[in-house]
Amino acid sequence: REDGLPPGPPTIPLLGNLHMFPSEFAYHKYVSSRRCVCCPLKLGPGTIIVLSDPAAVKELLGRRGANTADRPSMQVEELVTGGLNMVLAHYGECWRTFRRTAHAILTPQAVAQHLSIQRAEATHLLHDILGRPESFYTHIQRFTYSVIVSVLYGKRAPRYEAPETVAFFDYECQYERLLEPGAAPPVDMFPILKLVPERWAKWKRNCRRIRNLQRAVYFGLLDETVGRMRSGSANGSYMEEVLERQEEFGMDREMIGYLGGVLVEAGAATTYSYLHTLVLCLVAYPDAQKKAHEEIDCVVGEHRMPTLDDLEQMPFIRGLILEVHRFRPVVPLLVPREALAPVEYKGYTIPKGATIFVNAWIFHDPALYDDPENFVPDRYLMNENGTKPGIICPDLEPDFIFGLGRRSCPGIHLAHNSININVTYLLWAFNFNTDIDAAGDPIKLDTSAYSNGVATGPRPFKCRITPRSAEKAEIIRREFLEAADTFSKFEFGLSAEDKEYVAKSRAHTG
Ligand code: HEM
Repeated sequence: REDGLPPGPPTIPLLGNLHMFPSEFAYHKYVSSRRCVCCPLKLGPGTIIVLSDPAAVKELLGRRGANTADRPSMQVEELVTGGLNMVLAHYGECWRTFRRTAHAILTPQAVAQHLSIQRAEATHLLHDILGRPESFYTHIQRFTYSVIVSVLYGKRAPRYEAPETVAFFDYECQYERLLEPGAAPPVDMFPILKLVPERWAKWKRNCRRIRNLQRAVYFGLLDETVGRMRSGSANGSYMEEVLERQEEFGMDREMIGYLGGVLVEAGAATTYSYLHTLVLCLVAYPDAQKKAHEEIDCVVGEHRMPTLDDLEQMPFIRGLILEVHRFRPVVPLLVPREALAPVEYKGYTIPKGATIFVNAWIFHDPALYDDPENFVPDRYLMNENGTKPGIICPDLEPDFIFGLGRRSCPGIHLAHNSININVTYLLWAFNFNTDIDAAGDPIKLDTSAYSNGVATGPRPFKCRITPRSAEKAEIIRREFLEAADTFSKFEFGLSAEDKEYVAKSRAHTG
């Protein structure tokens, strides 16, 4: 271990602490190291720092962010995207170009223009759940994908089963698995492993396969947009603007394809994982659901759907939104950083090249939160950060889970809007209950059954979702028909099956 680091766990030759680093859910383990400011580990020849102290995170990623804005090299990622994934790209000119260009659609002002799409798609989600509640899991996925492809490519996804939507979720699922710890040998720690020829390295063949699937989706969407522009039917989508101004932005076709595709991935997967967790918590914690229902009934009532302004008067539901983030953060170790230069902090020196993880599982630290393993939205009514009485932790802001500094999440405003709209719509519309098995017994949910990637979400689960009243069901049908006006701009180039599906769902509802 390098000089200047605080003491860490004892190492063994060659492997360092690799033998003791959990291959699953590493964030659970390091929550207890909060008081250690930064916990250093040796993984092979590399140094890993796990930050579990909010003040250290704010200082090192925020104020001193210029030296912690890189991402570690990931061979798997390199083989799949050629280094063109903005989320994982090294801190350099290419990343800057991506970030600058993405900024244009993700500012609070730009995001306000996408609200009508988000509302219409959230209404579609309610309608989908009304029709086939047992498929809520994929309905939610369709929602997040459709919002982001509408914004970026001006083309929506009216049903999950459409071949291009299925193609997206199919490769995305395989790609996530490929990035899970243990899916490939530790090539980044032991670079000699990179030399193993592809015919003996299954992981390399997987990278190539997923690269091809991913490129088919990314460039399929892009080519369709180009075709639409050429035929004079541009509809003002963001990618059209990027294509028109590509010289000014400094982007070539390859970069444009990856910019759009990566934004679709980053935007869809995180938001649907959050919404899946929301449903899981509502089912698993009926008392919290009951309080939320009482509040929304009081503010919104029976005869109209909620608006974003209603949230101002719903402190419990605002707390519930934060509690979902705290209880099961979507990106529990954020996205790893790499130190670009030695960084001094409180007498220690984090060496250049060290990988830095931020442990968002500090939201489960019993020193900070009462009863952290339970879902308790009320904690935010007593204190805006939800911490226990007497604990003031100004560095632990609720948006902590979106990262900090130069690499913080640029999609935060879009995400907040999707989350706020859906939480209020879903609570207003439905009751969420445990499902019953063949013997008539309630199926108990496991609130810890989560996937194990950079971003995590609940594994598919069953529950029973029913409309809260016949009047609400009727309002949903009516609003769904009215949303057709908003959708019409984005319903181009649909396959014959999609067109038929859209026509049927509207005729049936009407
Ligand atoms: C619940 C929703 C979301 C959560 C919890 C989330 C969380 C995060 C986190 C933790 C990071 C890494 C931050 C860091 O290193 O400091 C990140 C990066 C990123 N997110 Fe999000 N995100 C969400 C939604 C979105 C959406 C909707 C989009 C796009 C439309 C998006 C696009 C990105 C991109 C492009 C990056 C990489 C930024 C960079 O490296 O420069 N995210 N996100």
